[in-house]
Amino acid sequence: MQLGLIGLGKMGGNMRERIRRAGHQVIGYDRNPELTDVKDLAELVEKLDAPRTVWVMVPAGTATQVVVDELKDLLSPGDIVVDGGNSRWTDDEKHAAELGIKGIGFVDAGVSGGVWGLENGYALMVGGDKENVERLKPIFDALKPDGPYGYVHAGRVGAGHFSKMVHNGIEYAMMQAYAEGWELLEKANSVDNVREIFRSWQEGTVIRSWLLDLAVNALDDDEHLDGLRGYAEDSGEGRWTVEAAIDNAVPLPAITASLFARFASRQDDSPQMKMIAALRNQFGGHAVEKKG
Ligand SMILES: O=C(O)[C@H](O)[C@@H](O)[C@H](O)[C@H](O)COP(=O)(O)O
Repeated sequence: MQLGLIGLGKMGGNMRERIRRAGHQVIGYDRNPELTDVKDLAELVEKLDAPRTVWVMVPAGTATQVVVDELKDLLSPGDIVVDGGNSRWTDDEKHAAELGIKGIGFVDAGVSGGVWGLENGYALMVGGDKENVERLKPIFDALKPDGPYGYVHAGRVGAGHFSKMVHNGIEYAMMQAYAEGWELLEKANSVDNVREIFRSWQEGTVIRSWLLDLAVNALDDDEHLDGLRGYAEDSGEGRWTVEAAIDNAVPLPAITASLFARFASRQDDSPQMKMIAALRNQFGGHAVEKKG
């Protein structure tokens, strides 16, 4: 099968390679001249045979919107656009409607696997009409892990990204739990070697997982993570998960706490803890630490 792929960064670049290895033809476009196969989107579309399939793998939000707008003008009825980025699921309905006016199909694909996906495969959570999804099956088969799992047609447009969003919410909470356990072990000074405790958990335990394996990798690189600052960004999926929880009145204490822990990581000195210190001092005369 033939595929146009837009965005050849850490994810898209490896996906191009994995799809090619499966014997498909991929024509890639990236703003970076060293990565791209064509000079612009017009040339990409021109090189593809109709009906075309174009997979968009650029950052969620404005960057994806710009590409969808351009594709709407360049593509023809019967073509399909796949959004494989980490888009907010509500954007999918909008993009499907915008492209649908011209008879262009839309499929959303939540893609998990990170930089390891080239070798391990990418887990795919897909949303869209059955016939559009069926047409893309050879590409999904090329990308997915080799085993029986790792691919699902989750439902209508938006269902793929909704599933991926919840996956990422779980990812936040799992990482937070490992991080908290690690900090407690390091601080309490009750075990000889924290890294070896983590390593021992990799087999046989209830909490073994790929994230745990990656935690051990990180500790092998830097046993006490001395070289890192305790600072974590977020790209939106955790926030949207919490928003969806509010919309559906579903309690998500663990995922919400793990999102808020990232916000706290960006503060050098917590304003709210200043207020708590001030109030304890006001009502109880408890000591405060002064600046300087
Ligand atoms: O499943 C995956 O492969 C990851 O979840 C991937 O999608 C990405 O690394 C996250 O989007 C990072 O998300 P944050 O920046 O919000 O941590």
